[in-house]
Amino acid sequence: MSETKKEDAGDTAAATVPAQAASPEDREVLLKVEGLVKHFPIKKGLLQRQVAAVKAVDGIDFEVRKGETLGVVGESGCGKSTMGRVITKLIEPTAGKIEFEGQDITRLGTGGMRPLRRDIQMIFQDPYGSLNPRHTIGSIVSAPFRLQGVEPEGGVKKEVQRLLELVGLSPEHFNRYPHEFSGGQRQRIGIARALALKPKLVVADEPVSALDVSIQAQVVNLMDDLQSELGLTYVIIAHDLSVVRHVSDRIAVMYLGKVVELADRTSLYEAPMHPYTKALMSAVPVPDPKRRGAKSERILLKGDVPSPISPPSGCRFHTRCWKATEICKTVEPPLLQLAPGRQVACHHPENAEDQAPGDTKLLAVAKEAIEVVTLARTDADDAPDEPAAEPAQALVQASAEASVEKPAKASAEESAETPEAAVDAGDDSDVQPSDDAGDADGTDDVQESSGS
Ligand SMILES: Nc1ncnc2c1ncn2[C@@H]1O[C@H](COP(=O)(O)OP(=O)(O)OP(=O)(O)O)[C@@H](O)[C@H]1O
Repeated sequence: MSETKKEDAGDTAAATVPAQAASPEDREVLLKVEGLVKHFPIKKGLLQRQVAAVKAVDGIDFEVRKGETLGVVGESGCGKSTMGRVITKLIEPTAGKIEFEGQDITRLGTGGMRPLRRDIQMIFQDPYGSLNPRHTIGSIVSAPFRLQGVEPEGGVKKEVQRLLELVGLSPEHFNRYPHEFSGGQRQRIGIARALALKPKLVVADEPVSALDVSIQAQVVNLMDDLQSELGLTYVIIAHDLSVVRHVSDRIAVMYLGKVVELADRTSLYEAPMHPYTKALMSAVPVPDPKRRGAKSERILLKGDVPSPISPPSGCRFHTRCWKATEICKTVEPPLLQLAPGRQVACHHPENAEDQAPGDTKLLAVAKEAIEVVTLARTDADDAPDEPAAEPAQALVQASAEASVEKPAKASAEESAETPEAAVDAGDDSDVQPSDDAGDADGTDDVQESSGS
């Protein structure tokens, strides 16, 4: 989270980033992921033969530089959490390579990972399930020291109390139990535990989605301040696009186990290149109060997200894309750099040169792929008389040029009555992923692996 972000958000925290003052591209690479794959086998029968696999992460590449925040977004089930668990080595990858500070950690076992556990920590979504209710806060936050056999200067208790203060809690909370704390306070405890060993990389999986909106801002600001103070590098997984926009330097957009676009946050929000990103971004609320009452349009993706067990051929998004042509169905687009610092996996990107200009005949599915919803003004008097938002205009124009029927428009009332439409468009306020057992497991893994 850079200084720029703080300015953008009007954040009052006066933190600076001395260690990471260089431009993001000049910073050293901390984490590098190449061709990362995680398939969960599906077994059947007496012999438990593998009959298929859930392709949760299916070949992704990215880098995270020191001091930056990489946001990871995408619809529920696209593999974000799995990716987070694999890069922190809570689960083993099926294939691919993970490098941390230049060291290949892909095949390191528990013993090999032990020294690195200090450097790579995870913050979990569920502040209730991730803290052992039978342990005191002191015991929870000091667990990493015990497990790693580390004796901090001044003693464990003093250091834990310092950490509690660092995350905005009182040192007197040392002897209390998790049930005595609110969700926001519990998340602070989880953050204190993650920071105990002064990690270099913190992977936060939906760190604020289980919290009230007012508390979300506090926790996001806390993470922001801690990054500046401690020079942390974050990978923040979230499906709330407003949160991701606030916290990230760069953003990776995932769809069905693949990264489809990777760009700095300003370019991504202002001129998305992948149609999927464009649809997601059209659902982000406009923070400018002057434009609050203005007309806006949303691109609603129709149809369900396909199963990760047998993802669509070619481009995985082609079954829901209004630009899909034959090549999209048959050839998987590689993740290419289409502009400085921007990688996109699309044959027919927006805001960039067409990668397959000869292939113009739209697939039948493209004509039905989206719905453009115009949201009515809420305050006509204050609102400037603006034209409709650019994405939908461009879409309609593109559709007209390609002799496609203009997508049907629905009223705001209609859209509000269609919950799946909001989900499809990435309106995350309506989508709260349930905390699966994996979260609890993951936490235990961290505690165990920290010390094992
Ligand atoms: N342990 C597992 N065994 C089998 N399938 C799994 C397992 N963990 C995740 N999956 C499947 O992998 C896919 C990706 O799941 P994942 O939790 O990584 O997605 P996500 O993008 O983080 O979703 P959400 O935002 O809902 O948390 C899903 O289809 C999920 O059902």
